[in-house]
Amino acid sequence: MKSLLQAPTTDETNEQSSDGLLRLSIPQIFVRLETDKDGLSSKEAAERLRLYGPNEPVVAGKNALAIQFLRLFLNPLVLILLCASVISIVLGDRIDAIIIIVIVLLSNILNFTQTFRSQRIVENLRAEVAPTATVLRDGRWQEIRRHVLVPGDIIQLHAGDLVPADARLIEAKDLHVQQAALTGESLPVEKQVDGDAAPTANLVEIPGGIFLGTSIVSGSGQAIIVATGPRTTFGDIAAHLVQRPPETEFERGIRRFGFLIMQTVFFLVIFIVLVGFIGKHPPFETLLFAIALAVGLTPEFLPMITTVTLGQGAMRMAKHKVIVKHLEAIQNFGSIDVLCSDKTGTITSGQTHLESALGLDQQPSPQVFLLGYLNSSCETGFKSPLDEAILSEPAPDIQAYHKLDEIPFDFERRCLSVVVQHADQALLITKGAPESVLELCAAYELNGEQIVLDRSSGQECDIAINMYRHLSEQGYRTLAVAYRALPVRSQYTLADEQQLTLLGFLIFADPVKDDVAQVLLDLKRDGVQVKILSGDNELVTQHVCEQVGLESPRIVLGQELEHMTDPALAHVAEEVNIFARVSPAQKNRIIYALKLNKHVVGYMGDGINDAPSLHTADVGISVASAVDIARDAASIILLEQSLQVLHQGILEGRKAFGNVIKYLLMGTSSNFGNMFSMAGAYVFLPFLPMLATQILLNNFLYDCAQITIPTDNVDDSYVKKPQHWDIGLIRNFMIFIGPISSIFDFLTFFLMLQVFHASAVLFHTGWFVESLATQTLVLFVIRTAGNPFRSRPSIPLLTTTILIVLIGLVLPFTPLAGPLGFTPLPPLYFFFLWVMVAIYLFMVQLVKVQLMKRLAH
Ligand SMILES: Nc1ncnc2c1ncn2[C@@H]1O[C@H](COP(=O)(O)OP(=O)(O)OP(=O)(O)O)[C@@H](O)[C@H]1O
Ligand SMILES: [Mg+2]
Repeated sequence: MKSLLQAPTTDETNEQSSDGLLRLSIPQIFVRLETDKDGLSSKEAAERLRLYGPNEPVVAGKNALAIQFLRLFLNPLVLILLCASVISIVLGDRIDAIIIIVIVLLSNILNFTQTFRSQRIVENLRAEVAPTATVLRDGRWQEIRRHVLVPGDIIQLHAGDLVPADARLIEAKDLHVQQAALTGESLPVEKQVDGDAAPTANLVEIPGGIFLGTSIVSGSGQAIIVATGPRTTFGDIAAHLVQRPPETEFERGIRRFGFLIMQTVFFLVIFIVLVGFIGKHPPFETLLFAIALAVGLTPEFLPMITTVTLGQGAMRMAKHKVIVKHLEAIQNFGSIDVLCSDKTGTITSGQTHLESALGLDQQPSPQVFLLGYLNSSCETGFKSPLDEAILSEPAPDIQAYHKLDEIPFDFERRCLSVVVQHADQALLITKGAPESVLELCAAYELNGEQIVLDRSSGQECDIAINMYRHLSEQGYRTLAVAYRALPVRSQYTLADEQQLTLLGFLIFADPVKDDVAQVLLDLKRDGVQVKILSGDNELVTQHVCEQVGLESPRIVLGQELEHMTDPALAHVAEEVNIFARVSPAQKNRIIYALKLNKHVVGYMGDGINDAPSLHTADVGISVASAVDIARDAASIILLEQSLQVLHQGILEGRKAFGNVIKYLLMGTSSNFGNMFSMAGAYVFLPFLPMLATQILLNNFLYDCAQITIPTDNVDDSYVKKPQHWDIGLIRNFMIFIGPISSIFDFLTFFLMLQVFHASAVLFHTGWFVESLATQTLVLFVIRTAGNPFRSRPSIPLLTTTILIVLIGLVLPFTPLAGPLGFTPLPPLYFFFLWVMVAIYLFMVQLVKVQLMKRLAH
């Protein structure tokens, strides 16, 4: 076997498998490992990265951008338009064709660049919070981005980490891996190093194989990467896992809305073609007119406006130190009406410190501290803030002890044990939640004496229970410390974790954050109810909640939830605001129950125990310092763990939501009305109400005026309550506001024919200017639920809207008028125009206020 000190080349060391993928086989990696304990050199790693590609499930093609752009032309309407232009050119009508092509091109370029910019922004933000891996390179452990990992890299793994690629263990300490997502097995599996497994063995078949898409629940280890990116065993599934969550209510709404419009467009086209056929209009002209109307009706900028609005929302949130991983999360963020959170680090500072270590005589006990310290320093699982608090104290002398084994922490047992050897004896040291540890104790130690508990007669250790209850009521977090002497062995199991002797308590203080009480009030005022789901005991939780003014009719414990049916829980979850001693699975159940009650639920947490709930909630919120699993499951990451930024973020979410809705309301009311009057006029007029090119231009200018909607201000009254997708509102706008615009279109229609005795060209021009002005200016009315004079639009929105109306007014007087089919308008026209625009806006305002009133009821 040859050494892999050189980067492998395709023809030398890799085999092309039947599926055409390049596989680096395990034996080669082994040789590599034996020859070099310093990890890869950066040079070699770079070389391999070039060879194997980045460690990403699906590699975006080189031409992805070009494809994204070209896809915009795949819209059937656009295709027909382009075909029609080609036909026009053949028929000798160059000017029309050129106009159409220019408009289609401009529109798509605008669409593409805007979308692209927003996507870039989000990608950059996401990169800021992307998970890293601890890798041995150039003989040094370093944190690097996961996508630059290559086969042959040696990585370190700890509890809470996501496995970044397929790897084989070379060192493992009580390493438990959760691989439910890949194998369906819900319990964590222990993984071991298997030096003696056949070197050619398939990774799946050996106990030392760990895979992309799984996560470390407890323990720690080192592994060598054997496959990255698309070559990983479960790459497909893993890619699926990291994909964005299922469709949100908002996305579904938008999709249905699009469908509704498509149907309308379809019938409209059929209608026009029929009328054209019966009225013996020239067929080609009729077709072009119908298609132009269809294009006018389609909100083709909707995806772009959504992306840009959300992108801008994401950027504003980033200024408040809130990072959005998926754009879609923003709408949900604004809709949250129940926010569940765990306690440590959100309500409390999370900077826990050890107040004291007490024996059962309530006096400071160096012995309790020593055992607590041994326990924390020997455990290799996830270091909780409690462990960190213990370890930050001056170390006691622990040289005489060395570690034999450990039984890692889990959130159901709520305790953890380590076994150390002292002289020729083994000592099992357990620390954990007092209720859990007390159940494992058969004796307690008081003033150096062991007192045996008679468990058979149900005797409880009252002295300890009273002590920890008293401490909890004062808001101290307590961990019980117990021990047991055992013979020296190489392995210990859960079965050894019994018959313990209780020694005392470790007392921690975790002060409440300063601003929490105020933020809770603000959240409540803005329609968000806060609930605390804590794994801590009820007394501490209650104390903390009292301090911040969070009220609850009662506190529900995890035990109680165990016997509760789902409907009962749905009821309880509604009224209770504080849950204590809940396990990760129970947290998850509560979130489900709230979702069933039609709440939009946010969940905020940072621990391994929070990951399932972060997934289940409509919006998972985590913090930059959280464990990988939690950060990965969350769609929103707070760079500061503060409820203040969270509140800001929710308001930003509502703003973004509000701006997208504005675009929709505009599309369904003014634009819809316009296109319909156009179709109606077609029935009565001997000529086309407007040329196809003019409709396209009108629509394009109208769209341009809307591009700045994402920058717009949103009324305070709108931001003050959670916003939900409301199809009723959109429908009502379509039914009641749309026709108002038609009234004024027909008024123009009448004026042009009766007052100005207009020719076709003058008619077109008059209608073009009127429809552009009404359709665009109505934005000032629709953008607010209240009085337009009291709600200030953003400067960019004001500028583009006025500019577009001006362009419309000036166009007929420019040299472009000829090619576009316009002619200068008589001065009297402008008098009528302004009167009509004013009355139109006034009427829309009246109807809108009525609609909003009805909605409020
Ligand atoms: N490192 C540890 N060693 C022993 N016991 C621990 C450790 N970490 C946590 N526990 C016990 O498990 C309980 C639940 O853990 P934890 O407090 O992290 O849950 P949580 O649901 O995240 O609660 P919180 O709302 O306080 O964040 C703790 O109250 C404590 O009793
Ligand atoms: Mg926690």
